[in-house]
Amino acid sequence: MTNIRIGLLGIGTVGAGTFQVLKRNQQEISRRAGRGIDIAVVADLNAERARQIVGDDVEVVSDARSVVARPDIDVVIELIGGYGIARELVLAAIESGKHVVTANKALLAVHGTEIFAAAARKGVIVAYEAAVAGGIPIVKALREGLVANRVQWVAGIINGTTNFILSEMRDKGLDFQAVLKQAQQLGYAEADPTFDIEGIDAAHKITLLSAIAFGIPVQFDKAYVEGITALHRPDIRYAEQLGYRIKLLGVAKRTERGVELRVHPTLIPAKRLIASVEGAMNAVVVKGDAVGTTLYYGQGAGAEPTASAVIADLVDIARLQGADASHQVPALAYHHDCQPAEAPPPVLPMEDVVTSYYLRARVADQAGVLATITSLLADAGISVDALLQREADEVTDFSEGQASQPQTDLIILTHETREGTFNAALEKIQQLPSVLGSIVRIRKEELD
Ligand SMILES: NC(=O)c1ccc[n+]([C@@H]2O[C@H](COP(=O)([O-])OP(=O)(O)OC[C@H]3O[C@@H](n4cnc5c(N)ncnc54)[C@H](O)[C@@H]3O)[C@@H](O)[C@H]2O)c1
Ligand SMILES: N[C@@H](CCO)C(=O)O
Ligand code: NA
Repeated sequence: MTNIRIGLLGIGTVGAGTFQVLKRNQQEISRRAGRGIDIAVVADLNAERARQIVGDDVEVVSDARSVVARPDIDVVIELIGGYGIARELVLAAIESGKHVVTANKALLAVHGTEIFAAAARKGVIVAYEAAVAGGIPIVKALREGLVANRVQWVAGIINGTTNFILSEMRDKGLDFQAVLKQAQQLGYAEADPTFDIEGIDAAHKITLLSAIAFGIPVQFDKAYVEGITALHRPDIRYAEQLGYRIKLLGVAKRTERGVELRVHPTLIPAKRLIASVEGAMNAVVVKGDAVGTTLYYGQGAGAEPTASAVIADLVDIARLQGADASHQVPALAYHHDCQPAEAPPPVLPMEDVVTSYYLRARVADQAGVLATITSLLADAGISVDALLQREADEVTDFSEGQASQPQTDLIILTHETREGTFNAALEKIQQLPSVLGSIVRIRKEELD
């Protein structure tokens, strides 16, 4: 069989990793693919740096547009990132009948409907294993290994940068900005790191997983997104004292009313395996009705772990190239021409999400405060699961005068309730004169 010819667009962190792993493991990869895989041309705005990485045997150009239309290229690997030129290049490659491999979750979470429809029309593959949880083969697991299941929920630590920040802050007491800088130097962070710390990157990934798991369209605009920038150290400590770890979690859950799609800091029981996932590592838990709970763990970011997924997609394509498109695994796991009997379930607004909560209120240390707060919760039908009272040790955002009175931290874990109901109760508690400063609220998932 002839070698498959690749156009590699963007040779930064992931592109360089892909080039190096392909070179290092060339023979083995070719034997598995059943044919040779040649990087025929590399396009990067920084052609000089690209040349240093690939040497003299590979053609280097600076104009990526010149690659996507070339008839001698079979597959385009898009590793530039972003929504702009990346979208244009991917659509142009599809239009000229080329298969595409991309690690670009932002692009697919926002423009996936358009891109996957264009690929289906042309009978080409758009493969994106590297886009979700880097080297962990979670797309393959969900689309193929778990195909028999009605998936109940998917929950994951799917942003390496934020997990790295939370781990370093907790273990070494390091400052947020210093750890973020380290994550950027290690090549984990997005070009715009607010995508990481504000939860946007994790939301891109859980959006893709929700589409694969539940057969719903890719709907990033419906995802609830909350990052880690408002997390305080005392809450990380109190959570530990209650037997929980705080992680930035992406959650996609099937309910009778619709699909929950959300990213936020979350208390997870410390006894769950996923609670021990530290540093830039990722983990995804999938619960299926037949298989039960399954866990996937590995490096979710970085040059070679991500390259591992890019090359796995390449090999899939090399094995399938020339075959009838009906042999392809559908991009989002469900065949385009097999419509469901009912319309796909809606993504629920956040106030209709049902979960449990951690709340911390800094209160005046006086009789009756706890009883007032718990009775406001009880009035709303919210039952308390656990309580903790701790001497306040870090004065935060109180008005003058409040800081001088005796105060204490009240920490309450609730049982499950509707978010809208919880918000209304929280508003009433916040207005109590004995509550000093803003109440902290963090969602909690048992993941059982
Ligand atoms: N870094 C990771 O750990 C990781 C993991 C999974 C997915 N991703 C995704 O992979 C993609 C690439 O990420 P990265 O970390 O390698 O980024 P990077 O910034 O290191 O690399 C991007 C490369 O693209 C080049 N480039 C930019 N604009 C270009 C253009 N118009 N034409 C040609 N080249 C251009 C840049 O010069 C650079 O070399 C992104 O979509 C990212 O979200 C990254
Ligand atoms: N910025 C991403 C890269 C991997 O998708 C992360 O930190 O997880
Ligand atoms: Na992956």
